[in-house]
Formats: sequence, C-alpha cells, structure tokens
Amino acid sequence: MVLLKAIRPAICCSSSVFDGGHLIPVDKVSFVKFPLPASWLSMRLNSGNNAKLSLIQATEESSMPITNDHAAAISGENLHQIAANGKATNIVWHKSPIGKLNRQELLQQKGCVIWITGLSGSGKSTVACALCHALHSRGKLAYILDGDNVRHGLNRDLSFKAEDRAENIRRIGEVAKLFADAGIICIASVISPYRKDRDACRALLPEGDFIEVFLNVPLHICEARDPKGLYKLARAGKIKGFTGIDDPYEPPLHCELELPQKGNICASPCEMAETMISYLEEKGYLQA
Ligand SMILES: Nc1ncnc2c1ncn2[C@@H]1O[C@H](COP(=O)(O)OS(=O)(=O)O)[C@@H](OP(=O)(O)O)[C@H]1O
Ligand SMILES: Nc1ncnc2c1ncn2[C@@H]1O[C@H](COP(=O)(O)OP(=O)(O)O)[C@@H](O)[C@H]1O
Repeated sequence: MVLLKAIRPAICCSSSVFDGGHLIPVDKVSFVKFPLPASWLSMRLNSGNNAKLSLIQATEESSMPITNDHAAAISGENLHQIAANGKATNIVWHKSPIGKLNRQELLQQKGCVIWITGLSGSGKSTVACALCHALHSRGKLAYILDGDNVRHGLNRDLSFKAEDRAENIRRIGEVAKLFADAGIICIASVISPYRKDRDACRALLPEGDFIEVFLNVPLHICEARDPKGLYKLARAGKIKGFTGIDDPYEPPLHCELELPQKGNICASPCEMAETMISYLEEKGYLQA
C-alpha cells in the first residue's frame, strides 16, 4: 500500500503509484480523494496512458496555489509510508510549504531547545526567565516551558510517580520540538530527574539542537532556599516521592553546560543567562 500525498487531507489507499509526475497504472485502485481543482487533477490523470483512476467527485476548489513543492508531493517524489505510530494507525505526515528554514530566516535565529534540569529550588525557573529576558532584549524569540506551569494545563493529569514524570517529560520534549521547528529558542525548565527521559527528548531533535543545561545546585542549598516550603513538607513526610528526598535525581553525564561550574560559588541568574547566550552565539543559534 502506498500513499499519494495531497495539499490538504491526503486520503488514499491501495496499490497505485505516482512516479516522477506520471501515473503508473497498477492492478487495483479503490479510492483517491484530492482537494485540488478538478481541472488540474483531470489533467494529471489524463497524462498517463493506461491510467485506471477516474475523477469521482470534485468537492471544492483549493484556494492554495499549487507550488512545485506541492506538485512534487502529489506526484510522489515525497512519498511517505502510511505509518503506525504508537496507538494510531494509518497516519501520514503532511508537509507544509513553509519550512523551518523559512521561519528561521524570518526570525533571524535558529530554533533549538535549551533543556534546564536540576533539583526543585535549584533556580531553573529563575534562570529560564533571565535567559528569555536577555534573548528578548537582543531581539530573539524565546519561549519557556516551565514544569510547574505545564502541569497546570497540558500535563494536569500527571502525578509525580516515575511513569507520570516520564510522560510529563515526553510531552514537554515533543512540544519543545515543535517550538524549535517553529524557529523559536525553546527553554524547558523541568526537574526531569531521569536520564533516559532526557535522552529520549534529545533524540527527538537534530544533532546539536538539544542543549542540556545542568543546574548543579546541591540539595542542601535547594533545601535551605525552599521557596515553596515543599522540602519541609517532604521531610515531614507530608509529600511522598519528592525529588532529592525520597525520589531519585540522576545528574547528566554529558550535558552541554553545567551551571554553576563545580566548585564555584553560585553565579547570579543574569550571569548564567549570559553563559548560555555565549554558547548560543558560538554555535550560531542567534543568526539564521
Ligand atoms: N514529588 C515532587 N517532586 C518534585 N517536585 C514536586 C513534587 N511535588 C510537587 N512538585 C513541584 O512540581 C515541580 C516539578 O515539576 P516538573 O514537571 O518539573 O517535575 S518532573 O520533571 O516531572 O519531575 C516542582 O517545581 P520546581 O520547584 O520549580 O522544580 C515542585 O514545585
Ligand atoms: N542564582 C541564584 N542565586 C541565588 N538564589 C537563586 C538563584 N536562582 C534562583 N534563586 C532562588 O532560589 C529559589 C528557587 O528558584 P526557582 O527558580 O524557583 O527554582 P526551581 O525552578 O528550580 O524550583 C528562589 O527563591 C530564587 O529566588
């Protein structure tokens, strides 16, 4: 079974193949639906000698101009297999005429994910805000996905048990990937205590685009800060499974940046933001 890709819902089935813009007749075609101008589709169908496709119904005229990219997609140059992905079957990637490079050109930056991991109270949210602010002042578009905040909406159904934390991180990783694809510098500030969950998010992105930043602040400092009083509750046994107390935190083994550097006194959030900006500049993310 192959896919014929169209501009809007690409619906097709059975053994028909477009090759290089020409329809190659095969034994059986059951159903094809293109949201294209009927005249254009008829022209394509008629161009094959023994085409066994016929236009059943013209439903609407597309308001979208047919570009070379569209034509290529429709003619089969970008065929994708109909996929089974997780629990969904018969799903097909739909390519947009405007891609990441176009958006990066518009924004004059490169999309990426800055993944800030560390204990509760290590300063993830604070440094994420400092970084976002510093980028904004330089005319760069950034967006923060903060663990606490995402748990107010998208991830409100998730607890802190290991499998829910994994799902929390998986979803944030997927959303961060979309932001990066949008050309945005996405700053994820989440405890993300498990190495394999962080590594799975890294694997979603092109090489280099996942920048893992370890906010290496020791537990005793985080606990002394305790801005929300959660450590106190955890120590009192009123919160079970609190990271660092009775739940694990696995520090990164190979992160791109570690803040503050081991042995140093805690840098200010602005200094840490500047360190991250220097990294982005050096790697070329602050230009298209
Ligand atoms: N059991 C337990 N363990 C750790 N943290 C807890 C827990 N219960 C609530 N909180 C609060 O939730 C915030 C962490 O959410 P995250 O989504 O970043 O956590 S995780 O990545 O899924 O582990 C975290 O926010 P930060 O302090 O900003 O890290 C806590 O305020
Ligand atoms: N670099 C820093 N130096 C000193 N205190 C900090 C620093 N960054 C954050 N803090 C303080 O630590 C506490 C926890 O910061 P927060 O950003 O909420 O951490 P997290 O998001 O990791 O839980 C806050 O009271 C904040 O003001």
